[in-house]
Amino acid sequence: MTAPNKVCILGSGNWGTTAARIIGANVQKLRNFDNEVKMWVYEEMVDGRKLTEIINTDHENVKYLPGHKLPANVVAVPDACEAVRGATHIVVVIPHQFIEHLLKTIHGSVKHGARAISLIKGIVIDKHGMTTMTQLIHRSLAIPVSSLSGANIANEIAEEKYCETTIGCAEPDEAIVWRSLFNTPYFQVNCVSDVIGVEFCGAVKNVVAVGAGFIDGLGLGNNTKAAIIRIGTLEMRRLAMHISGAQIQDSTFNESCGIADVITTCYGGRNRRLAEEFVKTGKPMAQLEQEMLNGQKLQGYLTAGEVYQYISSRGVTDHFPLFTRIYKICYKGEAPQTIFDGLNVDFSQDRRTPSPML
Ligand SMILES: NC(=O)c1ccc[n+]([C@@H]2O[C@H](COP(=O)([O-])OP(=O)(O)OC[C@H]3O[C@@H](n4cnc5c(N)ncnc54)[C@H](O)[C@@H]3O)[C@@H](O)[C@H]2O)c1
Ligand SMILES: O=P(O)(O)OC[C@H](O)CO
Repeated sequence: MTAPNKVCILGSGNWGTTAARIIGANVQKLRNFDNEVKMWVYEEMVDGRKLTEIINTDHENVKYLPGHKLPANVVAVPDACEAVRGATHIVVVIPHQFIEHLLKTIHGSVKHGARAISLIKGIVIDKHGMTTMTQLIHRSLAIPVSSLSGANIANEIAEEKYCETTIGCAEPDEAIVWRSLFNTPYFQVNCVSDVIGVEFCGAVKNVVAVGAGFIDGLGLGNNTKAAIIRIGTLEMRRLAMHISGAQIQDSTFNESCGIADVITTCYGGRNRRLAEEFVKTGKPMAQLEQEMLNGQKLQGYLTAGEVYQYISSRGVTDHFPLFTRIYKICYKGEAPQTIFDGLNVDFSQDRRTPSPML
């Protein structure tokens, strides 16, 4: 008897491959899921061989997750349409700068009745204002879309070090199915109904990570970084209130996707690391990305630009001094030391008063 459900994974970077390891192992225990998991790989040559061929032969993504074997039921596919065809559950996990092109490509190949989950941390600014990845995917494919985000540095998860994550899913029955695909003893999933809140936190924390990296680059200490984390978190919450109609819940900030991700990203993430180098070397972020990440992609400096585009178009940059400084340091050649300018904003009147714990 054929299983009713089939997963595909769109993306095979550092996090995409880590997610494939988890899902590939989990479907083997789920009787309602087909054993095979197709993973779309943006094809490239690695040491004279196609990356898809390496993954399917050696069961390792040697470029984006070296040192960790994939289950043999994860099959790398270079054609996104082929990967998605027949899938009932679509996991989207690519850098956010490539999502619109991918959606155009797969539009028309998605099975009727399929659903998706976005693991992407990023936003786009378009005619709708600030658009999240689940909104973008839903508008393009007209299917239900959930989100997954958390304090989740992929390499640590691939090493099976205990952590938590948050799934945002509007339908409780669907949330149970998504949880069954991702949950493991070392990757603990908590589900909430706030789809947009979960992904919003994951995207905007990357801007705070850039600020934290600037502090490290300036050689300042833990207290200074804690101040940037505190103000950054307040600006995240304030921005959440500005996104009208989204109804982001304040409690979402207490989940792994909220404060926990802000902490991990400001200490261990790629955005933090390259922002530190930006200050130390004076090289542009895009150049550092090319020189230091071996094909992996940064989201933080792009999101800083997108957030600034949004707040400046609404004339509210004064309400977001940290996000404004981070943008100007990244893009306008302003000195990293100016990060502290104007940070004495009063957040006490914000409608959702932050909890004293934060
Ligand atoms: N790596 C992490 O620790 C981590 C953790 C949680 C969430 N995320 C988020 O997951 C998303 C994916 O990140 P990642 O870490 O898996 O990727 P990555 O940065 O490791 O790798 C970049 C990926 O983009 C692909 N790519 C390059 N050019 C492309 C193009 N033109 N079109 C499509 N794909 C192209 C590459 O083949 C590669 O798979 C991002 O939004 C990221 O913020 C990452
Ligand atoms: O390495 P970064 O900066 O892309 O962050 C990775 C994850 O988002 C941390 O949760």
